[in-house]
Amino acid sequence: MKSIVILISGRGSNMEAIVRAGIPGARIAAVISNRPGAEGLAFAAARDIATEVVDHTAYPDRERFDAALAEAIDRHTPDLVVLAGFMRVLTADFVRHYAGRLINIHPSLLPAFGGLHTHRRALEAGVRVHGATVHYVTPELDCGPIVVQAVVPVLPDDTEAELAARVLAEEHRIYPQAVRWIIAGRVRLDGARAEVLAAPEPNGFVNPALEPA
Ligand SMILES: Nc1nc2c(c(=O)[nH]1)N[C@@H](CN(C=O)c1ccc(C(=O)N[C@@H](CCC(=O)O)C(=O)O)cc1)CN2
Ligand SMILES: NCC(=O)N[C@@H]1O[C@H](COP(=O)([O-])[O-])[C@@H](O)[C@H]1O
Repeated sequence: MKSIVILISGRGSNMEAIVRAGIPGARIAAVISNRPGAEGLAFAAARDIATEVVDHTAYPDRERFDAALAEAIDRHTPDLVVLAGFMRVLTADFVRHYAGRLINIHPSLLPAFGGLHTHRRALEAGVRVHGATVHYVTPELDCGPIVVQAVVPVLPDDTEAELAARVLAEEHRIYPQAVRWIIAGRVRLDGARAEVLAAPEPNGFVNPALEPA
């Protein structure tokens, strides 16, 4: 049984989607937040998932926060660390420690709109499509190998909240799917690219891009 640790900073709706979906062959060993008030902690605790807070404001710098965070994570010997609405930029040392087993979901079609406030920036830019990206985490922000993306239309009168909700619904669909593919060993990292391998059916080839969620 593989072990997954999920990091959150707030409501944790992506963590909730992963927990509710279930990941065959894995257990959610812990949900850890950098913010004591993260609402997602209550959801996890109610499902008897171990929860912990490593409060970034309690540390003098990023390096010591990241070291404490890694210590908390490693107590659960994770096969995969999942950033789910986790809002801290991680140090290179931390990222290297989890190389190949640290993923994130970003609310844009990377490489477009890396960083924060993606929906507002998409509206300001007048893009006609927007979406979400699941990617491996690298020291450089929001630049890691892409596992899967989802596209949504930007409608003429969209507010930031309406667009965010449309993207979030797709996040809740693709993140559990991406975690399942990774835990099933169907994602191969090849330099700057991630390839989702077909899981052959008894009677032939399955194209993961077409596979239903
Ligand atoms: N080294 C990396 N760290 C993180 C990555 C990454 O790809 N490489 N992904 C991010 C997630 N993320 C966007 O998807 C993101 C999160 C946070 C920030 C940011 O500027 N955070 C501020 C604090 C903001 C706050 O507390 O509200 C900060 O850390 O100073 C940018 C992008 C996770 N980390
Ligand atoms: N840069 C990271 C980032 O912006 N993550 C975004 O935070 C929102 C809340 O997630 P949550 O409901 O899972 O907490 C989600 O849209 C997620 O993509």
